[in-house]
Amino acid sequence: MRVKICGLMDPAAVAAAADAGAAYLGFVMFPPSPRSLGAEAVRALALAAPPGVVKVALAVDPDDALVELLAGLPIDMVQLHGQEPPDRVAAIRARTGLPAMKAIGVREAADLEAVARYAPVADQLLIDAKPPKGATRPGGNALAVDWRLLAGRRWPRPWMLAGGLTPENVSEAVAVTGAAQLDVSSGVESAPGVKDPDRIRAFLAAAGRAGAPANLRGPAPGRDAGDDSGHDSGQGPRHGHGRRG
Ligand SMILES: O=C(O)c1ccccc1N[C@@H]1O[C@H](COP(=O)(O)O)[C@@H](O)[C@H]1O
Repeated sequence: MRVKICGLMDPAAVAAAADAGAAYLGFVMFPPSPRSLGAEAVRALALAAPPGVVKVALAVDPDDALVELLAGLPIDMVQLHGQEPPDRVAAIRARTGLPAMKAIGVREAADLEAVARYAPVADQLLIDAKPPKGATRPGGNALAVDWRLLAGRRWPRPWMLAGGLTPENVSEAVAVTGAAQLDVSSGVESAPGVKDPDRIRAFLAAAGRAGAPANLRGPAPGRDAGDDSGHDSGQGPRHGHGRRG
């Protein structure tokens, strides 16, 4: 099981996520979000992250100026969480030299038709809930996808389940969807933008148990389950700052 902790805003949260076994660390670059960071803050946090963890910058319909900034950051992947059409995803991927993870908002089965459109241009797909009406951001809304829509699907690219995941529901989410990669933001916070180290550890532990083969799973929660931390196709960090050669 590989987990991305997104919306990290300070070194303590980065350390908590990395120490608990996160495979990916996410930094939001979208000013309307309470989790948004500027390029220099992303640079500092990415450089503070331990080696071996994939550093992801999240942007929403980035303009060319932001794409230039992304290209100069010490990150390993870009997450595109807006309405970027496939040719724009391809252009951003080419300009930055970084793997691209394209978010696809899903409310109903027909929304999954986008998977076929983005698979040729994206290195990974991220399945998130569509935002509620009037939302100020397209993600990070603590809203879950109808997991049953994802059950039993074959995926043309590595994919990540996002949207409304928490330490409490992650086990069911994995059981229903079969996800091997998970992305969480709101569910490990005490307030928007404020990561809670205990919830980060609880999420990683629960995700690790959910992803383990049944005969290796620990005791069921509520019996004697501690909170021990469980612990790449564009998944692993590249040498240096993660550029494609
Ligand atoms: O986190 C944000 O503020 C955000 C802003 C704009 C686009 C995406 C954002 N977050 C991503 O949304 C999903 C789900 O988050 P949550 O766990 O439901 O809060 C996840 O991929 C975040 O990376």
